[in-house]
Amino acid sequence: MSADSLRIALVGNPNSGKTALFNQLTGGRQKVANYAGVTVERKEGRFTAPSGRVMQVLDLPGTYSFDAASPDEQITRDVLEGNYPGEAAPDLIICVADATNLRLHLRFVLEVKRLGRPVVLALNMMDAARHRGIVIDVPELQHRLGVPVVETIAVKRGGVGALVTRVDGELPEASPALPDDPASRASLHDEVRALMAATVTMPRATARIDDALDRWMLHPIVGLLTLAVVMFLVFQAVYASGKPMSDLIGNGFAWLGGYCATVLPDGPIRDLVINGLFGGLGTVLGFLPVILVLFFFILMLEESGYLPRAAFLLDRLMVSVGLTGRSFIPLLSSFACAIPGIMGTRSITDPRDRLATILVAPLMTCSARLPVYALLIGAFIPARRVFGLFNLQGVVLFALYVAGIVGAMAVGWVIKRIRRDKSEHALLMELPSYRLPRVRDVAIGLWERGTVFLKRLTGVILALTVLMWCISTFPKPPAGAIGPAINYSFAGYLGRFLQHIFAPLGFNWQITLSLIPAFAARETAVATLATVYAVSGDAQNGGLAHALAGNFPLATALSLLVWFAFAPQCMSTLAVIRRETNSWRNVVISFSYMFAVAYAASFITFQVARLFS
Ligand SMILES: Nc1nc2c(ncn2[C@@H]2O[C@H](COP(=O)(O)OP(=O)(O)OP(=O)(O)O)[C@@H](O)[C@H]2O)c(=O)[nH]1
Ligand SMILES: [Mg+2]
Repeated sequence: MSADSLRIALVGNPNSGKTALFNQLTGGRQKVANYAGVTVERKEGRFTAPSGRVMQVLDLPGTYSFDAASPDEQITRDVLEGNYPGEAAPDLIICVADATNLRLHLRFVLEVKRLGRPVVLALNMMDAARHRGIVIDVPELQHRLGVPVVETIAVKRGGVGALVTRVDGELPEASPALPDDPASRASLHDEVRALMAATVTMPRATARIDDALDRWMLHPIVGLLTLAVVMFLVFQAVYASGKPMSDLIGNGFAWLGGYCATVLPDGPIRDLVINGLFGGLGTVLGFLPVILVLFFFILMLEESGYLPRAAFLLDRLMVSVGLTGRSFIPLLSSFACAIPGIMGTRSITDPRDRLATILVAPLMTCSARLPVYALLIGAFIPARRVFGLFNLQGVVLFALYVAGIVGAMAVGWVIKRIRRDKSEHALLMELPSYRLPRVRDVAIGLWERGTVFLKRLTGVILALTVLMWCISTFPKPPAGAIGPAINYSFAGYLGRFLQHIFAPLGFNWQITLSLIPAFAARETAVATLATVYAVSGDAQNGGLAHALAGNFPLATALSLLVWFAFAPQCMSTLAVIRRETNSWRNVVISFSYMFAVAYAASFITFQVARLFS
């Protein structure tokens, strides 16, 4: 340790507020959410203490205990003991415990203490504890533990002042390291009991509201019905509020494109700006509000503490299809993007459960698919009312999400048959208290989704869109050619060549072409269709949706929607599967089963829809 810098590691049970504390200390913006298992990777930040010392803070994944060893729990232990390659042991460990749930959290505090390193205990969520009438005798706790104890409120400005002061002071003395054997572990339970009895007074009616709500929310029938209704309403709301904003942006870009058309000189640059940038990128950008509205609702559910209840409700169902309740959170993250979802499976202890979850995670509808869905639904599904109440477009969108979920369950079931596994693991999960979502957390979450989207838009999507424009524009048609110029371009040939594979699904060559860049980034399918139809002069009046509706039948649109629900997901996802499972075999399995499922499902959809139209 050098005199002017200190390495601090934050540890604690999941959902104790480590990341919130980390953000408060370092001014960071890491994701916090009201359920366990949010942080799965190492995050580092720093701040300067009043004394001028620089504090390097490491936020670690939540850990229930050191004796169960899921991959991330092992990492945490290695980091704390200085056994993690390339990572020096921290000078100080801040153990974060949820003051409203000490019975659970103190056990881990004791485990950390036995590592024999300097520890400070942060009693977090003191606001909630006080609110519930829980009284903690801090001096007594500190005395009995032999570890400095500081109260914190990680979500309040200035709520960590006392902790900073303590950390900035003298380094606490380490307790003697104790051997980690089963006998000593068994005694932990009694130690916790004794500590609780001596230092914590619980009010008689703890969490009466929680209990009352949970009686309904966790009810096997009422609970599931509530869950279904909540999700259905979310999709209605996404359509009702996201769509008008999207249209506004879309019209804005159409206007800008039109304006540029009048001022730019004729030539390929003008073409690229109008067809590639405004037509392609502008169309994708228009879907940002839809994405943000959806995530607004997901974040509200996350923050309220409702989601772990949903995991709990679905546990039996998940186990019966070969997954576990623990798969729920990774699968839920996959609605944003399969990549964090797959990384989130590190919190699943059983390696086979983990692999099954990794294989089905890409079937969850990631946000990159939302522009494709929204475009096709907007073009082909009438904005009719169903039962005079619900918007048909919202119903179809909901159905697509459900299709992904049902697909995942079916695949999970098949995996379970293949591995002939009869083992069942009880789900041990902590249910956080219900609370009103905090504006700041929701805002950070939305900001994060928005920036991810914009970064993709100005990075990979932009590059692919320009590339697609180039191959749609060159080579130029020979003199005296008839028909649209794009038919003579490289894209025209490529699309028509590949179309042989996809013709049975009802895809024309333009759609087939758009599937290629979509493999790198889903949204680019929209940009490509916009570019291709703009280059061929079809999308000039009435916009892309109009051009699509004029160029292929409803059966094709439905088949394409189904394709996107199941098709092998993007390259980055496959790369993450390779990294997380360390096996190319899983990549091949994942790609081929999704291709087969998507092909079959689209084929059936197209053929059936054709019969009815
Ligand atoms: N009322 C209150 N809520 C808090 C406090 N600290 C954190 N929270 C909330 O508790 C929830 C969990 O916080 P996180 O920081 O994500 O917890 P974590 O320990 O990093 O969780 P994992 O990464 O899953 O291990 C979030 O909803 C926070 O807003 C606090 O001091 N008071
Ligand atoms: Mg965290």
